[in-house]
Amino acid sequence: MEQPQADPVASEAGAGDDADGYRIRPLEPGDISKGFCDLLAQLSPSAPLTEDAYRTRFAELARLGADHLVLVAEHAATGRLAAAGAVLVERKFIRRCGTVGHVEDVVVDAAARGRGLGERVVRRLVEHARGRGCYKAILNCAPELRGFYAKVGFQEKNVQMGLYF
Ligand SMILES: CC(=O)SCCNC(=O)CCNC(=O)[C@H](O)C(C)(C)COP(=O)(O)OP(=O)(O)OC[C@H]1O[C@@H](n2cnc3c(N)ncnc32)[C@H](O)[C@@H]1OP(=O)(O)O
Repeated sequence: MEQPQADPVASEAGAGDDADGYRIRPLEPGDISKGFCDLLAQLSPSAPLTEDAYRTRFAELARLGADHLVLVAEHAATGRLAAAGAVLVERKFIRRCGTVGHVEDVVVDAAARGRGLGERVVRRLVEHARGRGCYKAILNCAPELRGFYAKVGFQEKNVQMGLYF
């Protein structure tokens, strides 16, 4: 009988960890109904995504395979998502065609903060970047989050520049 194939992204991301009743796993197509938009709204207020828009973007990102990973933390008891974060693997020419992990959009639901969930998600994203051979992981954050990211080993380097359209 044919065996189900392991999802390489899920296994690299260490899906299945359920310490504290939260399971950190890759984003799934059905997560729009588990509070994913509510989480994103805590990062940047915006109109909720339609299901079509979510599924279209999900499919686009899925085509990038392990070069774009969105992790979520699902609360086992309620099935709701309590945290999310993403890492994008950039393929460079410099550094002998090296790769860099960009950590983005880390958020923990306001009701679940202060329990180590944010740190666990960021550690998983960093592990994923390391596992993809990245020589560094980088991110932009507000000055007051220096201490949070320092817990995972990030150090302040350079300045962030932005040009918004
Ligand atoms: C790259 C980006 O995405 S930047 C955007 C980051 N996201 C946001 O700002 C959205 C709103 N904020 C949040 O979602 C959350 O507050 C987060 C993600 C910043 C932190 O998530 P939490 O789950 O509450 O953090 P967690 O409990 O894992 O904290 C881990 C450690 O960092 C510390 N920490 C948490 N927040 C901060 C902070 N703002 N400053 C200093 N230390 C902090 C905690 O005290 C804890 O330390 P301890 O182990 O010594 O007790």
